[in-house]
Amino acid sequence: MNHPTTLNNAPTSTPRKLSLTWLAMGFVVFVCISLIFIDGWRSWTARHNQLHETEVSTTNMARAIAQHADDTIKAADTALLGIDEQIQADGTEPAALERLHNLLVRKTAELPQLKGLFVYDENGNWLVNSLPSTPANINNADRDYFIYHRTHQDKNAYIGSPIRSRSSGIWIMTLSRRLNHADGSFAGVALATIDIDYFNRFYDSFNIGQAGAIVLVSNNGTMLTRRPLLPDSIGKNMQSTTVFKESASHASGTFTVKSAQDGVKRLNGFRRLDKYPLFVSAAVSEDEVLADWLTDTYLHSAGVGLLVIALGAIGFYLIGQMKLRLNAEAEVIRARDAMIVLNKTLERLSLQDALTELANRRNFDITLEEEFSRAIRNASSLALIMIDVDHFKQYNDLYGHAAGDECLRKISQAVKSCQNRAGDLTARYGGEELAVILPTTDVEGALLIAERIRTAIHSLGISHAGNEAGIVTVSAGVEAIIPVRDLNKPVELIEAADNALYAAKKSGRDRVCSNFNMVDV
Ligand SMILES: Nc1nc2c(ncn2[C@@H]2O[C@H](COP(=O)(O)OP(=O)(O)OP(=O)(O)O)[C@@H](O)[C@H]2O)c(=O)[nH]1
Repeated sequence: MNHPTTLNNAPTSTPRKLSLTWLAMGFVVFVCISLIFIDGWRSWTARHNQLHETEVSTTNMARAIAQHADDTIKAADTALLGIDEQIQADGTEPAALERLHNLLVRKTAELPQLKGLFVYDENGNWLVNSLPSTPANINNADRDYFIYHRTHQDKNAYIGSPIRSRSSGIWIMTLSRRLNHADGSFAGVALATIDIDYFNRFYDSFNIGQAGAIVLVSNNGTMLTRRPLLPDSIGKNMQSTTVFKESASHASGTFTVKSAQDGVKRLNGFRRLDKYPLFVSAAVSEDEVLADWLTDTYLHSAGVGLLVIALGAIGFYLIGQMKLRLNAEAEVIRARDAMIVLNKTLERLSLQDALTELANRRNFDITLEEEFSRAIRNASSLALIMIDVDHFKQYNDLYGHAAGDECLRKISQAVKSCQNRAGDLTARYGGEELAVILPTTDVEGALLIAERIRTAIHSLGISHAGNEAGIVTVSAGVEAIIPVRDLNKPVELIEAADNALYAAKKSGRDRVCSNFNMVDV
């Protein structure tokens, strides 16, 4: 039996709504965090690269400054070696000193770093120099370079502490060598004075920012010069500084340290001179180096922050809209589900008899029509049993209409319980008359079912004083047909079964009749 089509139940929407909403929220949060992370990572990398580039540049600066210092001192030292050679070859007679004076003047003019070249005898008296005129009664025996050479046998170059020139008053660096007599005894000192400003002019050519610094320091920790030059720079003891300690243990390198003096954190590149006991350091302020990076980072962070806020706001607004839409969708689905249930109920009610809960007449008519068509298509036998309660009018009269209703209900359930196949249909045909449609059943089969029904009603044993049997009984008419298209109609089957029922009634009730056969009880 086919029933009118019903709508499928839609799956509930709550999990989909939850998962979609969470997915969207997760996505928005993920995108925001990713943006922040990517920008943070970019910024950190840019900072790292900036510092690395600065390290390279301070290293290069230190190398250039060290090379400059080496070359500057080497040129002066070469002049001292020339003086020593000339004195040894020419002696210190007045004529020889005159020639030496000319040489010193020439050399001083050639080398811009030189302030002067001087030769002192073993007592510190001025023998000859590059000055236009020699100051009278000056003795340099008290200078540290003089004392050093007088007390040391070696003939190495000696770089003394920076001093103010007695002749010019400016800060100078002294480079000196010991002069010996032919017997190796101390004969005096050859001295070159180097203008410390010569170094500073070179250091000015480097871009070290406002808070950067360049220093030239002796290996014993004495500062020879500094850019920028502070009042106490020259001659300052650097032994406690990091740059001194670093250069004492490494020929070159870089380090970052916060200055104890001004609190500025600087990136330092340092290098020892190859030939002389000095080292140099070039330092730039970390704040200045990172100033552009910091501005860029602020701009980026502000941009990313605004983007994240906008993305978050728009994202959560859209999620809100999505939630509303999903809620509305869920409402529609709930309404549809309720409608489906209602429709099913209505459909069931429209096809069901209220009293007996059997299929009603409408359902019977629809089903008979369908099964009739199917039987035509399949050329199969379709059987119909019409059942009528015997003397039911009297039952009503004897026991009342309510008892009659109850009796009908019991009979209906008993008839229905005899139904074997899912395709069979038991219906209330009208009043106290029931009908059973039996698809793919011939008349013998239908007779057996009808007899089973009749027996089942007997088994109920419902008292009926107005019936011959003393209990409620039924009569049944059976008909079966293999219908032919355009030849047979469902109504023929009903009429034939009705005729058989009439025959059953007529022949004494409580029996099953067919148009071919009659079963007596
Ligand atoms: N209680 C009750 N009675 C019904 C219902 N439908 C029909 N009837 C009664 O069933 C009776 C049928 O009476 P009749 O058609 O004369 O037939 P009968 O009394 O059963 O006699 P036979 O069919 O000849 O055995 C009527 O009195 C109807 O009122 C119902 O739903 N409930």
